[in-house]
Amino acid sequence: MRIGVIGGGAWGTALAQVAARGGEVLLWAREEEVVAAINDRHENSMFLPGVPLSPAIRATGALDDLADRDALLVVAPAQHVGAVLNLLPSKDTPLVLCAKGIEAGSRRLVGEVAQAAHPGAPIAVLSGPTFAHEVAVGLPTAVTLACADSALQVRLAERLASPTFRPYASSDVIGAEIGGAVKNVLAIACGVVEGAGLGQNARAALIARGFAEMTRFGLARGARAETLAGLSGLGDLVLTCSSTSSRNFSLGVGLGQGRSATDLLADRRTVAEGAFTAPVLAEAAAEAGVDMPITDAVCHLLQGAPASEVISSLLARPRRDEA
Ligand SMILES: NC(=O)c1ccc[n+]([C@@H]2O[C@H](COP(=O)([O-])OP(=O)(O)OC[C@H]3O[C@@H](n4cnc5c(N)ncnc54)[C@H](O)[C@@H]3O)[C@@H](O)[C@H]2O)c1
Ligand SMILES: O=P(O)(O)OC[C@H](O)CO
Repeated sequence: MRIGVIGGGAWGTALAQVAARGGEVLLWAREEEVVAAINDRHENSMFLPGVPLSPAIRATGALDDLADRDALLVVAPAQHVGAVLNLLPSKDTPLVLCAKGIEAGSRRLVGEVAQAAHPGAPIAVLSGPTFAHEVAVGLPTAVTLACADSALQVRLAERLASPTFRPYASSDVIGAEIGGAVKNVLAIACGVVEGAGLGQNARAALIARGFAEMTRFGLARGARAETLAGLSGLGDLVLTCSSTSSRNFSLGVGLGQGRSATDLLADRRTVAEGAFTAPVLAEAAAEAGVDMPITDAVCHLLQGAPASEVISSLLARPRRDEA
């Protein structure tokens, strides 16, 4: 299986490294400097500095070069997936979606965006607790690889698996997507807890109540509960709510310390998907009649409300049943 990767950020590069264990890989990057650095020095100094890359990875700046690929890992940020897929010449190549987010405006999951751009292409979702720098250096990692076509799921898993990269099979594409999109918003909230110095109890409470939010929203959108409780849901939620290696968590830390979202997001080269997903997730939840108070709180913080005020109103909500 000839693998192509769309997106030369940290995660696209790490996934190219994973795929290069099983054969040559072609990676499309938007930035000329990234293409040159990968081809000349086997390093992505812009987005994944300090990690020596496999010589089996070639980079290109031309999407047309991906025409001969048997499968494409789509790793552009969620807000740009539609635009990039619309520029791809081949429209029926299997797409493995690796971005985590919901498209602003349309409120579509990345899978729905991909299906609209390439109606004939089989779709899979790869998601889970996966910091790119750990995956790229070969630290043990497990992911959900979801696809409605079980034969394609097996082929993709065989091509990508290695002793340190372990895909688990699922047919719940929507569930795998929702876990990854929602956990980014909750990771911002957990960062706020850290930044405001609210303590470990509060963080554990936020993870548990955040998971309840993720589950309510996921079930309303047709996800399966066991997928949300798996690697792509709870697994990734725990990872990103525990470490400043998470861009979303770090953004939350800054908000909790009283800095403004505008300042924190200005001039950022890397993506904190939760900042884009939060408002559209809140809209989608309201439309579906799903209560998501932590998501709403993150939206208020991103709009500039003071952290102390937002935290107080979250804690002052009427008590309710846990279930
Ligand atoms: N970094 C990780 O550890 C990690 C792990 C799992 C999933 N993800 C997800 O992967 C996706 C990509 O994140 P990343 O960490 O690789 O990115 P990154 O933050 O390392 O780099 C930013 C990326 O955005 C791209 N970009 C910026 N503007 C663009 C535009 N207009 N059109 C197309 N692309 C544009 C850049 O070319 C670059 O590839 C996100 O959805 C993220 O949530 C990241
Ligand atoms: O750095 P973050 O917050 O985008 O998280 C990266 C991955 O999604 C972790 O699984």
